[in-house]
Amino acid sequence: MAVGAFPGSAGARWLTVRPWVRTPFRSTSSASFSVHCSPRPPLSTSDSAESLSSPSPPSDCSFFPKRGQTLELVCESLAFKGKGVCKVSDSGFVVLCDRALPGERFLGRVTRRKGSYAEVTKLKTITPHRDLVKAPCAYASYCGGCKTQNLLYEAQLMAKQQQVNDLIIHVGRFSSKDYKQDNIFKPIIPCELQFGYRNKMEFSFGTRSWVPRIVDDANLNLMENGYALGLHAPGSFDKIFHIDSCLLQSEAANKVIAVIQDCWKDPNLGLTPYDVQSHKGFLRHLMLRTGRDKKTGFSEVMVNFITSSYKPKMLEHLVRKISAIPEVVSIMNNVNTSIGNTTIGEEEYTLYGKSTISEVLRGLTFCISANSFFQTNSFQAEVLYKLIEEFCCLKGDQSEIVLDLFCGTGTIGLTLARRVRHVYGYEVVKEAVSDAQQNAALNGIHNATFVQGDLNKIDDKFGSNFPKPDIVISDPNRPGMHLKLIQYLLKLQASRVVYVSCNPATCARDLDYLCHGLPETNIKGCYKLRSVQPVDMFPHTPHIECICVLELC
Ligand SMILES: C[S@@+](CC[C@H](N)C(=O)[O-])C[C@H]1O[C@@H](n2cnc3c(N)ncnc32)[C@H](O)[C@@H]1O
Repeated sequence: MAVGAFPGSAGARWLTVRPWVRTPFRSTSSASFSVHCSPRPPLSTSDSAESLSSPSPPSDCSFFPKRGQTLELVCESLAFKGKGVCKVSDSGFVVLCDRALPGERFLGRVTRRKGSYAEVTKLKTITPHRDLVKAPCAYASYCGGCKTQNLLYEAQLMAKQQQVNDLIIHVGRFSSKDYKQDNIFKPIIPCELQFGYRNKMEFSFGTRSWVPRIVDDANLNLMENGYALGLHAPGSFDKIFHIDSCLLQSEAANKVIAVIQDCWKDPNLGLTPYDVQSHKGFLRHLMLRTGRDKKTGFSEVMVNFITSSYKPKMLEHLVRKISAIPEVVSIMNNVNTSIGNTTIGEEEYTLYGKSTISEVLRGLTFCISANSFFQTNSFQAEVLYKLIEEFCCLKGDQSEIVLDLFCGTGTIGLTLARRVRHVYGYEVVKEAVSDAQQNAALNGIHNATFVQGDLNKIDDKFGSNFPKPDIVISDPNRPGMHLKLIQYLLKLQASRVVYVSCNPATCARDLDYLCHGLPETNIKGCYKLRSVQPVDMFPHTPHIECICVLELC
């Protein structure tokens, strides 16, 4: 295996802006807004996920609400980030509201005008949404993590499915008729584990405890003095709301947080939370990761304290208490002395046990260190990876070359390696590449090469140091693929592309380029979209994962 920079990257002239085509239709529900599909407007400097998923104004709309105005609205569907899409009656003007759910009638106050649409804050529910269920979590009404816990899970799935289909059709410019006939849209795969599925959670310590209070059905913020360990108040970096447990993480991780909450504020310990404004204080974040012991199958937990300095004695009492929990096999300390709020320290120390935990996926063992990227829902990652393998349609005779773009710690490529000739993985994070190599060695895989480099900065020589792949897997993060990479794929013409996406808006845009090309820049598309398979990796949250299969025309 080799690590290196991308070939031909030196001295290359990169695009300084992302020349994405700005697609005019931004809706996630064809029922909600008028649809404009052509002609396409000129190239824009950037296209955020939000702009791709945001509504265009109805062309005949003369209604524009004022900031502070109160509107009576009915939520029709869910859009980007799980925001409810509503139309102002008579005018059809589109309004987005956080935490409004389909069927809900409510009063909302306009907080933001964004030209073509407005955003409102919910003041009062007049009639509740369809498919109302009682949210099991005490923090569900204000925690930014789970926004749809009080929506029946089947309805959550339908809303996600609808968003994917609408984005593929409208942003991706695929005709719904053709694709329905070809049975392109596959039904979303539910996650059997609807709670306790997250294998990684990050909490923060803070000097200002935030307590939400319901007054007249409006969420008002009541600030309290005092230390807190928990999650950030929505939209805030310095206000933390206390939590005793999180239903999305493992039971073992909840035991850890309970033990820490029980003692960290004891004045005798002298522990202080970090203040993001004054930059004073010691405890910054707490990261909990849960893996699985390969032999026993039991949970193993890593506790990672992110502190502003290295003072292990200060943590001794907590370490003693936490290490008594049988599932805890690793206690780490990342030291971040910078004012940046990251959980990745400049230095890392092992305070107890080992420095990594393991997880088993598709029969392979993966070592996870405190800062490694790893799929956050291991249970559903198993389902996702099995589907990816099926969609690759491998011959299984070890003749094929697989290119694994945005490979992270190499998990997808490694799960395919035994059935192919060679896997080439590309990834920007150096540590992830090194983890990928270790994971290959750990599993006795010798036909995988992982290369570190920035896929947003490739040049014409990219691809010259590996054979032409038969199958390309692309699993970018939320912004999707850079146009340079799309141009490379269109030139490469691999017979099959499996596009794994955590953002259906940018995925739809990239599929549009790969299938229909970019006439404005004379780039021709050469792929046919064969299937779109949404997979629910994150119940109760707005996040949507989907796998799209493209075949060379
Ligand atoms: C959604 S994750 C997928 C990781 C992996 N395929 C998996 O299933 O675990 C996206 C990965 O792309 C990497 N990445 C983001 N931007 C990149 C870039 N410009 N060039 C190369 N890799 C990038 C991230 O570090 C991350 O590991």
